[in-house]
Amino acid sequence: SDYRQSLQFQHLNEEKQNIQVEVLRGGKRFRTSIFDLVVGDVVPLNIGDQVPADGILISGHSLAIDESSMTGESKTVHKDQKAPFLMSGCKVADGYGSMLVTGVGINTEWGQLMANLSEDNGEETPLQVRLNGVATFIGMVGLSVAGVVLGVLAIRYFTGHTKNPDGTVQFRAGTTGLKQGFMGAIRILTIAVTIVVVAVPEGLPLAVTLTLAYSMRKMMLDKALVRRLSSCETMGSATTICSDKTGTLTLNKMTVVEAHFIGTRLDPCDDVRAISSSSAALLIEGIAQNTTGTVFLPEDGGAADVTGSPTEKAILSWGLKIGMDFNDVRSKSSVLHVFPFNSEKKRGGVAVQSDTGVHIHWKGAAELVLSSCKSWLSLDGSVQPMGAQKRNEYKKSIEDMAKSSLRCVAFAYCQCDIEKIPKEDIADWKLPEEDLTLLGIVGIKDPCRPGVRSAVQLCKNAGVKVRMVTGDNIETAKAIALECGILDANGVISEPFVIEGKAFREMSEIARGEIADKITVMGRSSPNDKLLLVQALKRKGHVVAVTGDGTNDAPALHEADIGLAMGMSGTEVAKESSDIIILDDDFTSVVKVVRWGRSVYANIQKFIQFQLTVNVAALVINVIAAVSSGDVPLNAVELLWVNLIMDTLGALALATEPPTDNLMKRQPVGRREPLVTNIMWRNLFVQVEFA
Ligand SMILES: Nc1ncnc2c1ncn2[C@@H]1O[C@H](COP(=O)(O)OP(=O)(O)OP(=O)(O)O)[C@@H](O)[C@H]1O
Ligand SMILES: [Ca+2]
Repeated sequence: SDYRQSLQFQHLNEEKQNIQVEVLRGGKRFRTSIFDLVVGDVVPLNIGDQVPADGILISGHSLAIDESSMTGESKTVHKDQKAPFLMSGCKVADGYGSMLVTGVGINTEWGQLMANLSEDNGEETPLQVRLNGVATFIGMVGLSVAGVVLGVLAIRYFTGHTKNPDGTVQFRAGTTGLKQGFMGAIRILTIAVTIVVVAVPEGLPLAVTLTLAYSMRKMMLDKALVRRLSSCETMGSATTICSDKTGTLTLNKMTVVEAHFIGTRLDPCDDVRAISSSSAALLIEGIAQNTTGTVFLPEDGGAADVTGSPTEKAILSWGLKIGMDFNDVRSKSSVLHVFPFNSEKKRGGVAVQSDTGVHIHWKGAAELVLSSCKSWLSLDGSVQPMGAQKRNEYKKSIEDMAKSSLRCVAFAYCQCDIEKIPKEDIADWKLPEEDLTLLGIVGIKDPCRPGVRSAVQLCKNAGVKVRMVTGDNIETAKAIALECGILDANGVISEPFVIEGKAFREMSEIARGEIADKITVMGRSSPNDKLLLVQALKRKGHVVAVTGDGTNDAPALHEADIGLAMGMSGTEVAKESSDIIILDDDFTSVVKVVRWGRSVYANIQKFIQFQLTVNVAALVINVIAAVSSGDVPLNAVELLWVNLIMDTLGALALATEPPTDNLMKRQPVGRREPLVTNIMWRNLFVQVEFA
């Protein structure tokens, strides 16, 4: 079974490394496994990706690579035309770009490194460590009991207190021959050994390994890939799950459904006839240039192929609907500098130069971009100052969209004097981000996953609290939380139950600890806020599970007791920081993992109880028999047989017991409950009496 297990591990490892990437090969764009990359492929790189092969950077902006896996140095390295070499296995920390593959497989730096290394999977889980403790303890007890029995028997034998069946005394000092005496001593020793054999629970480690391996395989069928074996059992004692919103609770399939532009609401959202052509051109320039996605038009006609993050895809598709010609727009102006979108600032910007001068385009979280706007573009194409009334109007429309669970993204721009642009060191140029002119706001719909509501309910029944921690607008978060049952419409939906990341961040550590328990929804959180919440919850004694997909979730995933990353939408960085990968990205699968975790824990407890009962009973019987009659009912070999059959078959039977629905009606075990509970000890002794 060890062999099969290691085969399984290998299989899982392959699965783990089998990353899908997008490639451009022979003028065609498609997705493929990183094992199928060949030299000459062009691969786009985005924040959070893993560099899939060795290669050279062809184009890119603000690209920073974390080469710690290769060089061991944790500083990120900037890549540009001067330093274009990329090494396989490193992570993209910031920016974006595309690379030309120059080496794959064993011919990469990483491949050579791996060829010299072999992975070690022989880690022991905390449960195994604890069990080893239990097993050693029982072994010691058995050994000392055996020692006592040995002593008692030996004294009785050598002092002539034992008799043969015919009534003659077995040992008489001086008369009994040396050989006979020796045989007698051997017999006594055998009895002692038998007792030790009975006492040691040989099946325990086997049972645990079996249970974990079996559950791991079964969890695979339930779309959960276990990266760290111990997380199976930890998940069983989870008391709270902090989930991100986008992609886990929602489908991550986004479409623009509302648009407010140039002071009016477009109805339908892609009808731009009312907008002057110069304003529309400005907007389209922003959409086409300020993006990490691409629009790919197949040569043989057909539908345009849009790539990028779901948000980018939604915006680009909408751009196409309002008449954007992606390649044409991009060829009309050149990009001077980029500030890539990140989850900390929640906006991304770009400086472009064209015949009409230099424009800085910004796009990001609506209310944040709005607050740095001083003016707005009106219907006739003139720039109007943003009065209090207009600002409130925009605020209101953001709020309305957010309340109907839409994600809001605002577009703004400003002109920039060409003299103000640094000629040298353009890479260090900080794009102007205040005094912007608002172009408009789009509302993006991302529907709730079907089945999430019942999965959340299942967690509630199981005593596991689900919290939502998202980078999105607080109103959007609230609306989605209500939709999937995380928030109760009749309950309290105000602070501190619903809180903004900023408010939480600014509290003292003690205050954070006090309200952490209450927080159900946290909106506009930065990656660090997620981390702070997990830390606060852990300090409160919670066993915290975190789900996430983005690079912004990585710190929290790492800090959590169990980190669950999303397999499809998740970035490599998130997966690397996780313990379990949810292959189908569905929250329902997360709940299944909880169920499996509990079943592992319960099965092991059952097995311990069974094993201890058998051992204690056998021990007591043997000791009594040995001391009273000088012999044991079963000899060592017979006992070993009984032990073997009971232990292995028992282990097998209990280890493979499937989870029951009852498991999800109990309260979680949490951190402090002992493995062998008092009830178990009670059961144990009552059962021993009957044996
Ligand atoms: N590509 C983008 N360009 C500009 N703004 C964006 C982009 N993607 C998201 N946003 C804005 O940033 C906000 C979300 O930021 P963030 O990446 O921190 O959250 P998320 O990971 O998408 O959400 P969650 O934490 O729920 O998974 C969105 O509300 C949106 O307004
Ligand atoms: Ca996310």
